[in-house]
Order: sequence, then structure tokens, then C-alpha cells
Amino acid sequence: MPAVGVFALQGDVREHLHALSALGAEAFPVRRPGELDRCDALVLPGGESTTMAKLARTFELLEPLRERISGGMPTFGTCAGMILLADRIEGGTADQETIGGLDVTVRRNAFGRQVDSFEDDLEFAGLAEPVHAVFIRAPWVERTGPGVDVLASAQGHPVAVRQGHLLATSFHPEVDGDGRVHRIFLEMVAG
Ligand SMILES: NC(=O)CC[C@H](N)C(=O)O
Repeated sequence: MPAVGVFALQGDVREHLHALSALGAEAFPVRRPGELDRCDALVLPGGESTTMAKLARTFELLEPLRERISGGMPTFGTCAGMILLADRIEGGTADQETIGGLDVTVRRNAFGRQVDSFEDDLEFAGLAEPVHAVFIRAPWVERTGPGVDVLASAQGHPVAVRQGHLLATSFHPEVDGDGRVHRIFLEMVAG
């Protein structure tokens, strides 16, 4: 079973650990470089992306994360995790750092104030039944590079994308116990 770390300096770590364990992965929190070394794959959870990036730098995880992710480690980002994976951000602060690797531009807090949080049932590529998607101050994908596949959209904007070993969703598949999006990720890990 694959060793799947969950970035654990900030964010909804426990929900991802549960979702991964329920599917048979060896899931554990990652707070330091030695723990990252043990990972076959990684999840970047939801949370607050500027805080997560700052903590990653403070705890000397940012460069090791960039190396592993650009080196091909399968990585799944949800919401703030999607923002951290994105190569480009709109609507962030000018100095907001990301880990990068995913050739997309994301817009932070894209769905606006009135719909800060909402839920929707979305068609998802490769899944027979729609996914119940929970959005919390979610980003959307504004532009995608040529190697990026859009797996799901909401209100006309991509909210789930895949590029090779990288998977990202604007919403939180970890919160509802469905497991199918995490299973797609573990299938990517299995290769
Ligand atoms: N639920 C979330 O992860 C919200 C993401 C948050 N709006 C950010 O920009 O980091």
C-alpha cells in the first residue's frame, strides 16, 4: 500500500487522513522534510493558502516540496492545496508564493461573497455518478496550459483538473466520505 503524506502545517488534515486510510493507503501527516522523504505521494489539503505557503517556508518544507513535486511525486491538492499547486494566481496578494508544478492560473475566492460556500452535484470525468462537491471560499481555474485536462466544472469554470501526476480540485472531496476522487488519486499513485 502506498505511503501517502498529508501536508499538515495547516488545513483540514484529519479529513484527508481518514479518506486515504479508508481506501487502504498508509496515510500520515507531513510537517518536516524527513516525513516528506517517506512519501510515495502527497495531499495538500484545504485551508488558507498564504498561511500554508508561509509555514512551508518557515519549516523548510517549501523547497523540498518543489523538488519532489517537480520530480514526479503524485500530488493531490484540494482548494487551498489547488492554489499551492498552481503555477499562477490571480486575486492573491502580489507576493503570494506557491509550490507550483500545475500549469494553470487559479483565481482565489473566485465564486464571490454571496456564494462564499455552496454545494453542487458535478459531473466528473471517469465517474458514472455525479460528485457532491462542497465549496468553501473556493478558487476556480481561470486558464489551463496544454497538458491539463479538465475533469469537472462548476458555473462554467473548471474546478477539477489533472496534469500527469498532479490532481487538483477547488472543492473538498475529503469532507463527505464519498471516496471516489481519492480513489482516482490512489489509482494515479499506483500508476
Ligand atoms: N477552503 C479553502 O481551502 C479556501 C482556500 C482559501 N480561500 C485560500 O485562498 O487559501
